[in-house]
Amino acid sequence: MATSTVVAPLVMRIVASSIQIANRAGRIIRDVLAKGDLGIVEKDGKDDLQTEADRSAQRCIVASLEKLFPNVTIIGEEGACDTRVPEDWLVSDVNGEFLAGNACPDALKQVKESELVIWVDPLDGTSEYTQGFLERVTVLIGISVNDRAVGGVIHQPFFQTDSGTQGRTIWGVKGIGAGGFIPTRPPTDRFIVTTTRSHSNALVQSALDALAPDEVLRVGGAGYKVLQLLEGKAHAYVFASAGCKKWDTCAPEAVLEAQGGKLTDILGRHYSYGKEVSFPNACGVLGTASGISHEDILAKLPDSVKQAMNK
Ligand SMILES: Nc1ncnc2c1ncn2[C@@H]1O[C@H](COP(=O)(O)O)[C@@H](O)[C@H]1OP(=O)(O)O
Ligand SMILES: [Mg+2]
Ligand SMILES: [Mg+2]
Ligand SMILES: [Mg+2]
Repeated sequence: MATSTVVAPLVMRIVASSIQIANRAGRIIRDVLAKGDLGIVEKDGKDDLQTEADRSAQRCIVASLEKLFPNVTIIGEEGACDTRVPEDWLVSDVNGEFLAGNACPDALKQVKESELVIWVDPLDGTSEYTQGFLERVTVLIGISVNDRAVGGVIHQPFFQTDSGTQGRTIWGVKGIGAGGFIPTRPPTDRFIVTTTRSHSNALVQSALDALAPDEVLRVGGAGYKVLQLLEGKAHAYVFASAGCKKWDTCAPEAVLEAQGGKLTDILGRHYSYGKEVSFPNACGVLGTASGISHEDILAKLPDSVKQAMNK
């Protein structure tokens, strides 16, 4: 394993480390819940919470990544944090299975640290976490190269595996594909849209009305909604509102697009993930599963919604 670490290109090493780091952060998130004191703080009102798990998971992730990749820009949702962490929060190993099983695409072989930004959402679905919708909680580590989301991991700390343990990690790299789950196409006889549970408004609803889905899955978390697309539970993720930020969509976009889907704003434009971008995804989110026409869904969204979201 040590040999492959030395020779693997930077992007591959970051993904291989991020798989291990996200697993460790997931354990911290479970431990905070088990202890029972969530330490909830309102960052910007009741719709924007932070818990001890958000804070500790971010410290674990940022401290580990900074030590391994000191010259890479890392931007975490919870802002500047104390990276003097307990020794057992510092993750230094890599996922050998990922490195051994996947070759770096040519387009990513020469990527330099200065071209890269890592976007960290230590706990996506904080509202779900505090209310007990635990399966919807994810840890998101997204990698952008020259502004574009190219790779990432989505870790689900509370996923129940067949062997009875908790947690799974899904990864994706553009040019390789995605792993850690069984890719599934959504049904062909009905149209299912997934959207926010806790951040809805009139514009979100008018976008949904225009698409006239057979079913709407209102579930929290950007990571979890993209999992619905990856696993064939929904055809599209539609959120015609601001509120999500770059750390919410970088990893999900990369994983979804690595598997053949697409994630853009509500006008069909990719977000930029360079180090200078503003954090809010002001123009909403439209994600489509592999095999579903993004353009067809875009065409069905009303001009009034697109104009309102065109900031
Ligand atoms: N108004 C908002 N304020 C803060 N975060 C938001 C807001 N809307 C969405 N988010 C973030 O985007 C994720 C997906 O949104 P939704 O569940 O509404 O679809 C949320 O879990 C939350 O991430 P986080 O939990 O990491 O703060
Ligand atoms: Mg948050
Ligand atoms: Mg989030
Ligand atoms: Mg978060």
